[in-house]
Amino acid sequence: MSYQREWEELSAIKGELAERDWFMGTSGNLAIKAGSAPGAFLVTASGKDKRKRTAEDFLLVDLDGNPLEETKLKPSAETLLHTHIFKRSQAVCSLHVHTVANNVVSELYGDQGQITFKNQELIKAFGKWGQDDELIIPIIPNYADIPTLASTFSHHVDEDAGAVLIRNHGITVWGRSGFEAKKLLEASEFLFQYQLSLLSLKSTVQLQS
Ligand SMILES: CSCCC(=O)C(=O)COP(=O)(O)O
Ligand SMILES: [Zn+2]
Repeated sequence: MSYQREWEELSAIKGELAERDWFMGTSGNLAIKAGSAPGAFLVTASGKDKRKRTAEDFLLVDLDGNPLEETKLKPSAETLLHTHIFKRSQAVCSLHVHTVANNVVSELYGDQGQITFKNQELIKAFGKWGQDDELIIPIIPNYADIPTLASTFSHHVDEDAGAVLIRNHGITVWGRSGFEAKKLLEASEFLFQYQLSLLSLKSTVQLQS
């Protein structure tokens, strides 16, 4: 079973996200469908420092998250979220990172269960090109029980590309290619940083008036 191309593609994405320092404290996990092995995908090994590039960064698992090859590595503790994405959509790649911006936004808007962006150019990354289009990113509770977290998450996987915030935890995005998944992740993080900067500067202006 050859998945060298997918391995290299996911490794390149992982390296770019590592350059942004988006894998703090071993957080984050990435997955990509292994085209040559139908129903299988590569997922980051659990608990590793994702800023490092090694021969043990990923392992091949089936659509239930079970390793398909002899290994001492454990698949990501959050592999179930990736399995739901690949079972419920035509997505090829899914990315999960914890950033300060996505965590703060998820807490600020967590009670509303979503954050909505409008009149912000970067929502076009999600295909929202209309004058009045809105980007809505759901926010779900961070259940410690992974099957419960994954089941709650799966209710929001109804398109081949998308994003879901997990409150005080991180974001998971997915797309029809590694390129699209990374584009959506970068756009989401831009929008979160934009929103936090806007709120901060607005409160500063109010204090000064
Ligand atoms: C210290 S991060 C806690 C686990 C987590 O949320 C994560 O994203 C990384 O877990 P993994 O098993 O994929 O390393
Ligand atoms: Zn996580």
